[in-house]
Amino acid sequence: MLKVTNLACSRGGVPVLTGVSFTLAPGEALVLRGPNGAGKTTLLRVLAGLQPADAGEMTMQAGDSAYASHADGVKSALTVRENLQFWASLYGLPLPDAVLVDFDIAHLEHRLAGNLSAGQKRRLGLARLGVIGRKILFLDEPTVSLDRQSVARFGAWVRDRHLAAGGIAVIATHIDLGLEAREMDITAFRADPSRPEGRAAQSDEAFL
Ligand SMILES: Nc1ncnc2c1ncn2[C@@H]1O[C@H](COP(=O)(O)OP(=O)(O)OP(=O)(O)O)[C@@H](O)[C@H]1O
Repeated sequence: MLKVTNLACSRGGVPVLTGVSFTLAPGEALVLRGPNGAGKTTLLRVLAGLQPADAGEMTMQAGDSAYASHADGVKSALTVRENLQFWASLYGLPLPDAVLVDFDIAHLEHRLAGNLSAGQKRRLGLARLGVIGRKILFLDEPTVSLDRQSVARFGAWVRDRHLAAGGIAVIATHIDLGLEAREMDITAFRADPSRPEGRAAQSDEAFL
């Protein structure tokens, strides 16, 4: 369960969002929508605990979440398999071979990560999510650099592996991941209604 109540957050000292509330049960995903600068990354950073909220409450099981940003976070000097093995060891978990298949990197497993294409690197970065076994995922534009087939494959992983196993995901994205997810337009929660991105709200009206 992830419960967010009346959350307010700032970036660089400037209030960005206010009154953000939503609840996600196991197996549910929320897609954050909004134009550039609306505050999607800021909200994800607060949810992931990378910066404090200005106000409001969050309830989730401690230590059960993971945040993936635009950065791939792969280690260039290690092979694809060694990268995943590194993450598995860090979390004290076995490396499931299915992850290599799910993210279509099995044929690349012995390649140096530093020599991968941008999209291949991104698939490797995302594959970490399948290794670390965290129940709540905060994902910021996870499909950057991915081709259409890889986007569909990632959407299928979120749906069939993560959510189907009782996971939760909050995803900022401008594209369709093919998920049956709730969507929330965060312009409804702008802290400064005079900004062109939107106005402030305190209700569920942002859910599409
Ligand atoms: N380090 C920073 N210092 C000050 N302001 C920042 C900083 N990073 C972002 N901002 C501002 O905070 C606001 C929210 O930015 P944020 O990155 O959360 O938007 P976003 O919805 O994720 O945008 P995008 O779709 O472009 O990724 C914007 O007005 C942005 O210019």
